[in-house]
Amino acid sequence: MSSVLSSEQTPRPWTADPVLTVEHVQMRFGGLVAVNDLSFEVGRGDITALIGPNGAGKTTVFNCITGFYKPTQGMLLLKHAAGDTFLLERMPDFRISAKAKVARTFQNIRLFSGMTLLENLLVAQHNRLMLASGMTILGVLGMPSYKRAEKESIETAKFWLDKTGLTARADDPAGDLPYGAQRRLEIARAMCTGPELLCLDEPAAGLNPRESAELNTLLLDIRQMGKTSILLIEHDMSVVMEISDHVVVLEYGVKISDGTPSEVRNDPRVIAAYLGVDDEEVEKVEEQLDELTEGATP
Ligand SMILES: Nc1ncnc2c1ncn2[C@@H]1O[C@H](COP(=O)(O)OP(=O)(O)OP(=O)(O)O)[C@@H](O)[C@H]1O
Repeated sequence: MSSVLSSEQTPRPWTADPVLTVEHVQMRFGGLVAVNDLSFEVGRGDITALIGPNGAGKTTVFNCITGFYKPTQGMLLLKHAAGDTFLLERMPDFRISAKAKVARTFQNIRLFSGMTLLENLLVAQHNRLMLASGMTILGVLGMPSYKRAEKESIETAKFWLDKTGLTARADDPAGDLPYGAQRRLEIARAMCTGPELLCLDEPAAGLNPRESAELNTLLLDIRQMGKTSILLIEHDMSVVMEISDHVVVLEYGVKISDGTPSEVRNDPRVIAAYLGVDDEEVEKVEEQLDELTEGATP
């Protein structure tokens, strides 16, 4: 399954224990069907990439998963490792992040640019702190559970600052960071909420090759920790092909391919979609691919 697994390891299919099951999801905006009858699984612990040409419906899928949109039809089932299940299409967005533990980042960076890096990571843990306070000012002032939660929040923030290589900048305003570091901080902020599923919308957009490589290392690190599954939208194929276990391809709101990176890379439908050729030409692309493959055979 995985491009990052060695050939001796037996890959576990993403259908074996999915963290997210998307079933027959449709999202309509008036007369426009942005996503149509979409079904796929996100394997637990995997990095799953959702790719496709501009306007294919990728962000709409993310918005349905995170509760920003309610799908017109279909089911989005999230299952925690501990067994709790959540029907995301029935939940308001704040419960999807707080209870179902789905975190996301956006195409455009949304940090608190005037706050320090540490403050950004502490604000992300506000829910945990408020719960520990019993939602009262007295709790904030005196309850031992609040003090404990506050200490844990700082430890978590320090852990993610370290993982993202940002410890030295902890007290600087987030807006002063270079672009690639801001992207990593956004991921650190999402990770501070302890997500079961992390949805990343074009995390490599605007990154230079070095920053892109740092991002790959960070995402593989998160994968290695084994607690958070990642679903990412990405146009940068070097990121997608290098780190994904599983790739789902959309075109005009419809799934056209679903498989390992190498399966998807060689799928004529995907090539056609990216090259912008018509459906009739898919066969031609397929033939050309066959010829190429035969030519390459020793
Ligand atoms: N709120 C909305 N109202 C009306 N149409 C919308 C809305 N959101 C998205 N769409 C339309 O749905 C289609 C899919 O858009 P979406 O942003 O999901 O695509 P995408 O694959 O994420 O594209 P990109 O790679 O350019 O970000 C587009 O035709 C878009 O114009």
